[in-house]
Amino acid sequence: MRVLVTGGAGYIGSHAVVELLDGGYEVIILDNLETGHIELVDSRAKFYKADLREKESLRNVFKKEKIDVVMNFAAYIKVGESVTEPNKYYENNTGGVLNLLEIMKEFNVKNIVFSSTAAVYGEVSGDDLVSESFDSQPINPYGMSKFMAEEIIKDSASAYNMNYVIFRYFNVAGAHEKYHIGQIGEGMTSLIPVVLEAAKGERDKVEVFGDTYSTKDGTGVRDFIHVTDLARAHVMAINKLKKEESGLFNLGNGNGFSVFEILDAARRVTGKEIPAVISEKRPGDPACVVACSEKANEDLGWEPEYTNIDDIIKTAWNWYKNI
Ligand SMILES: NC(=O)c1ccc[n+]([C@@H]2O[C@H](COP(=O)([O-])OP(=O)(O)OC[C@H]3O[C@@H](n4cnc5c(N)ncnc54)[C@H](O)[C@@H]3O)[C@@H](O)[C@H]2O)c1
Ligand SMILES: O=c1ccn([C@@H]2O[C@H](COP(=O)(O)OP(=O)(O)O[C@H]3O[C@H](CO)[C@@H](O)[C@H](O)[C@H]3O)[C@@H](O)[C@H]2O)c(=O)[nH]1
Repeated sequence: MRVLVTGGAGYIGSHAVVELLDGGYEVIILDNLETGHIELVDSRAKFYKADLREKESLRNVFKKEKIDVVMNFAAYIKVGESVTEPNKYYENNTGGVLNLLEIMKEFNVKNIVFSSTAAVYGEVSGDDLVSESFDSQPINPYGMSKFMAEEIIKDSASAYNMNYVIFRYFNVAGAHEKYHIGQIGEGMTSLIPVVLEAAKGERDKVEVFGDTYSTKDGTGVRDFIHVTDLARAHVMAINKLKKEESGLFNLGNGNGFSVFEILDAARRVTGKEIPAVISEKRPGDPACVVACSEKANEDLGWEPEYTNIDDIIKTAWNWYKNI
């Protein structure tokens, strides 16, 4: 089978590409390289520099390649930027998906796997594990742009007889242990990259955004899922699509780690001191977001292999200390 991976030169897309290739799939990558990196592209895959927002450039790829499944990773991903530049997010993350679906319809391509996010849930109150049946009330344009894309995909699927698998990722972390791929990017603001930058000495301290949440130690709690575990789920999704079935699934570990726990784990893994200071809460940050991923387990047979936070951080450290 031939899989078109949009955003395959990015962090998560490049990990999905190598799992697909190792699984015997033919892979065609479409990426505009805006935040992606050509050095993350596996040489076994075919590469097209093209943009989701330009229908003609999409059409060109679909004309040249016979495609069975589309995996759409291409998007903008910065929550803060989405608040100050919302239209940029709606144009790319929602409009881009609409273009893709239009072209898929034109070329009779029936299967799509879509990268969504826990950000669609918005503020999660209480300590319950978040399941797919929770209300989706995004609190920023990034989450809303993804939620709208999900709805468009579902409508297209029922109107045009297509199949979809939508994955809502929780906090993605780590890097591949076999291939030299990982997260690259200036101004990374996610907790684990920030902590490892401090371990490397590239920043003098980590700011802990609030220690008065009603969590185990007062700091924010999140569910960290290894990027390779996510990538494997995408390969499993193809089996569901082959049966002409659709579904929406959370992908997380089901264990919550606080900011202090991540700092401690990173100190253990790196052997570095990693100075930290308490600062103001970051606006819009919920206290605790942890996934219930039972549905993906029962329906797809998926379960994470990286369940130990030290192991996850170790793979990230091996990557960051060498780039
Ligand atoms: N990183 C996370 O923690 C996280 C969490 C939840 C969901 N996601 C989702 O996972 C997907 C991949 O995220 P990532 O972390 O790998 O980001 P990334 O920025 O590393 O990858 C995105 C890729 O898409 C490409 N791209 C963006 N817009 C494009 C366009 N219009 N046309 C063609 N290519 C385009 C970029 O060049 C890049 O290679 C995104 O859809 C994101 O919303 C990420
Ligand atoms: O320098 C930092 C960075 C983060 N945090 C805290 O660490 C936790 C995790 O923050 P972060 O790594 O920024 O992740 P989230 O804000 O949970 O969002 C991530 O996870 C979402 C899915 O759950 C994705 O949609 C987002 O794109 C991605 O940034 C939160 O409690 C933050 O307040 C700090 O204390 N200091």
